[in-house]
Amino acid sequence: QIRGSRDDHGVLLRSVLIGPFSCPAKHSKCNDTVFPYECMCILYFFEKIHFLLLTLSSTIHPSSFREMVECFTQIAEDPDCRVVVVSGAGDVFTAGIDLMDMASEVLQPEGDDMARTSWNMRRIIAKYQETFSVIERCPKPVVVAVQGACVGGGVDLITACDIRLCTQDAWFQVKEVDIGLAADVGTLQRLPKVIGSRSLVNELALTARKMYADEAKESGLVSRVFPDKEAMLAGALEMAGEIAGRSPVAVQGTKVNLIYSRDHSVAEGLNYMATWNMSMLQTEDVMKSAAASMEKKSPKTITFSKL
Ligand SMILES: CCC/C=C/C=C/C(=O)SCCNC(=O)CCNC(=O)[C@H](O)C(C)(C)COP(=O)(O)OP(=O)(O)OC[C@H]1O[C@@H](n2cnc3c(N)ncnc32)[C@H](O)[C@@H]1OP(=O)(O)O
Repeated sequence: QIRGSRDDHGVLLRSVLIGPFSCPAKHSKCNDTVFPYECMCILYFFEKIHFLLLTLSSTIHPSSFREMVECFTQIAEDPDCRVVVVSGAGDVFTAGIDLMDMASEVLQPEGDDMARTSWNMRRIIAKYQETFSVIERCPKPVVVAVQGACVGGGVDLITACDIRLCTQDAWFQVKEVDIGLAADVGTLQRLPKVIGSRSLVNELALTARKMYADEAKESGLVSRVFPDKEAMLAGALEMAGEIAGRSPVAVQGTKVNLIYSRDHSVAEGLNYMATWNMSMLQTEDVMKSAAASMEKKSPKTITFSKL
């Protein structure tokens, strides 16, 4: 159980971990015994479509950092999972790093002298960076659904996801300058690739001002805004179903190549794509999908082999 829930809905802000995470969202099919994480629960949908709903606690703990890596490493290798939806458990998506934990783990690296202390600090930061890089490296698309506040580490998290949705009451804050540090686990590297305006990125990161849902949509941070959390989750799960119903060879190849292209020149991207598809085009999924298209059937009617 987790102590410190703020209200009946299980909003978890000042949290103390004393055991496995009991999902505050209370999904009817919750199966948190499969992955006994402390900071997230997992709900599998095993029907025609294969995707996974991850529900996170509302602050980011040292265990969240470790568990995200474990969880996404498993997801990447799990042929039953084709898409992931990440959501928050309470009224806020996340309040960012747990400031109580931060004081102990992050700000007090061990070491006999400055070199060793710095070395250890670097390792801690690199470990924390891995938490969100592992989402980006996972070949399965990740849809993230944000309600209420998305603060600090939350922005690091969502910029590593592939599709961002939010509710009308959502707001986003690159909060790190307010707590005396330059954001160091992904926001400064990924947000400029997500939002077209460099000036807006600079403004958000340097002033820590809140950006609300309408501006997030206008700037390209999110692609859709929903009236409330319920509608957003329904939209996210429907979208996950659309993706999961398509060829996993096509879907995962698309994610991997989109990310590669983002970080390389057009010529390099095309070269990588040709090498990728010289093997991936040799899949039965192409013939199956093309035949369904000729017959005006949805790709969702096809049974694709696991990948
Ligand atoms: C190498 C390190 C890499 C990682 C870096 C990450 C950096 C960051 O994430 S920076 C951002 C840190 N987070 C914050 O500064 C959060 C600030 N909190 C808020 O803005 C608000 O609490 C929030 C908008 C999330 C919710 O507001 P609301 O009015 O609904 O609730 P509050 O009354 O403010 O809070 C309720 C209790 O929760 C405690 N709390 C809030 N945030 C945190 C947090 N991040 N860590 C620990 N505790 C938190 C807050 O103090 C209240 O506690 P209590 O007074 O005991 O009720």
